[in-house]
Amino acid sequence: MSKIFEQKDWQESMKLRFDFNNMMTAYVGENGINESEIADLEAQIEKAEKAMVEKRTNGGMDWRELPYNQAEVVSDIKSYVESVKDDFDAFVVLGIGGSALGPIAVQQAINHPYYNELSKEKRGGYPKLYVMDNVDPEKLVSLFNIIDLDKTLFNVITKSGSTSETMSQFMIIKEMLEEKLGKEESKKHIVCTTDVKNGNLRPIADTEGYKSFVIPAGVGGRFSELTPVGLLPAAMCGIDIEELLAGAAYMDEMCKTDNTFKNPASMYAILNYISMKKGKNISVIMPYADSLKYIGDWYAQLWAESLGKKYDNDKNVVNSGQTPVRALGATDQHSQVQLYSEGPKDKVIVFVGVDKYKTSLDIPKIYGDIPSLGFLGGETHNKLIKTEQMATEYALLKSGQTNMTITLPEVNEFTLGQILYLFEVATGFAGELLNINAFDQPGVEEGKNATYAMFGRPGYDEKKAELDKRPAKNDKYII
Ligand SMILES: O=P(O)(O)OC[C@H]1O[C@](O)(CO)[C@@H](O)[C@@H]1O
Repeated sequence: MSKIFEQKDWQESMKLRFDFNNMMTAYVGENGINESEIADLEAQIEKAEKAMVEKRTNGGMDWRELPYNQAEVVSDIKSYVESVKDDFDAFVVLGIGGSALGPIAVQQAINHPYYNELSKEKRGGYPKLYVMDNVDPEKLVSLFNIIDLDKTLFNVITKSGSTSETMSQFMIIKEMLEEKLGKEESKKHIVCTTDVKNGNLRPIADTEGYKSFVIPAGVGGRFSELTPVGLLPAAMCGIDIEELLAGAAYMDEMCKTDNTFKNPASMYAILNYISMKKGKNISVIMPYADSLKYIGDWYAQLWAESLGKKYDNDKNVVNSGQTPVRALGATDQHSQVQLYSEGPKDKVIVFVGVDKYKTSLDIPKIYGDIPSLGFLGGETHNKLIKTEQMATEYALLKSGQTNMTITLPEVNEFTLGQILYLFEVATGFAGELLNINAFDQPGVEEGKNATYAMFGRPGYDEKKAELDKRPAKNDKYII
C-alpha cells in the first residue's frame, strides 16, 4: 500500500490555488490590470521564459533541481537525525537571512505552535528548536539561561561560511562547549551546514572533525531552504522532508507550462511586474493562519533581496524592487487594513488562505439575547477567520486596492513545498522581466565592509580611511 501522499488523487486535492481576479480591471476597476496589458508583454514574457529554461539548463538556477537530486542528502540527514535525536533536548540553529528564515517558517508552519513547550514525548522524541539569527547579546545570553549545553546540538549554517553574525555566535559557543565538555565531547554538539569549499566554516569543520552538510555551490542563501539549510532543522523537528520536496516537485510541474494563464509563478511575476511599472512598489503578504506567519518573513528576504537592484543587466540605473510588508490576518485587520483600504494605491496585497485548518473550534451558543454577540454563537473560529478573509478581500476590492489570493487546501509539508517553490520561481521570473540579476545582493556589501573597517578587520584600512573622512554629525540635528 503506497503512502497517502504518493497517491495522485491526494496530491491533486492538495494543489495550491492562485486567484488573481482582484488584480484585474474587470473586478478592481481602474487600478487593475487589463488582459491586453499582459498580451502586450508577450515578447518580454517569451524572453523571460527562454532565459529561465536556459539558466536551468546551464546551471544558473541549481535550486530548481533540489526537488529531484537529493536522495542521498535526504538519507544522510535522516540517519544523522535518528542517530542523535535521543541525545539532545535542544537543537539550536546559528544562522541569519536565508540560513535562518526558512527553518523558522517551515517549523512554525508544520509543528504545534507551542512545540518547544511540549514534553519530548509529545514532540515525537525530537529536540526543541531555537533559531539564533541576531547578535543582540541579550538574546544569546538569555538562551544560555534556558538550555543545558550537555543536551544541546548547535547547527552552524552559513552559505558563504564567513558571515560575522553567525561565525561570532559559533566562536562563543565553541569555546563554551569546550570549556564545559572538553574538546572531544564538544565535537558531537556541533554540526555545520556550509559550502563544499568556500568560506571559513568548511575548513574549520573539516579540521575540527564536525559532522557537516553541504549547501550546493549554485544555490544562493535565500533559495536554499530546500537544501540541508532547511532540511536538517526540519527533519530534526520530525518534519517529513521528502514530502516537502515532493510538494516542490509538484509545483515545478505546474510552473513548466508556457501557457501564462495556467502558470502560477509566471502569472504572479507578471502581475507584480506590471504593478511595479505603475508605481505599486509595496508587496504585502498577509496569511490568514498563524502557522504561515513566518512564511512572510522568508518571502520578504526572497522578494526584497532578489528584486531590489540599482542596475539592470545592461548597467542602466533602475532602482527596481517592491518593498515587502508582512501582515497577519485577522490580527492586522485591526492595525494595517485601514491604510490598505484608504491609503495610497501603491500596493499589491497577497492573501494566503487555508481551506482546512488543523483543528476546529466551536464558539458556544450563549448570549443569544444580545444580537451583536449572539450571531457568533454556534459558529466556529474556522468559519470566522475564513469569513474575515473574504470580507477583507471584498473591502479592498471595493476600495480599488489590487489583491490576490493563494490558497493552501491544508498546511502540510506537501502544500508548504509548493508555496516555497512557487515564490522562488516567481522571483526568478520577475527578475527576468525586470532584466536584473535576481541572484546577487551587491547592496549589502557596503554595510558589511563598513562593519569590517570599523571593527578593525585586516585588509580594510582603505575603507576605514574613507569612513574616517565622512562628515561629523551636526549637533543641531540631534535632540
Ligand atoms: O548564509 P550566509 O552566507 O551566512 O548569508 C546569510 C545572509 O546574508 C546575505 O548574504 C546578505 O547579507 C543573504 O543573502 C544571506 O542569506
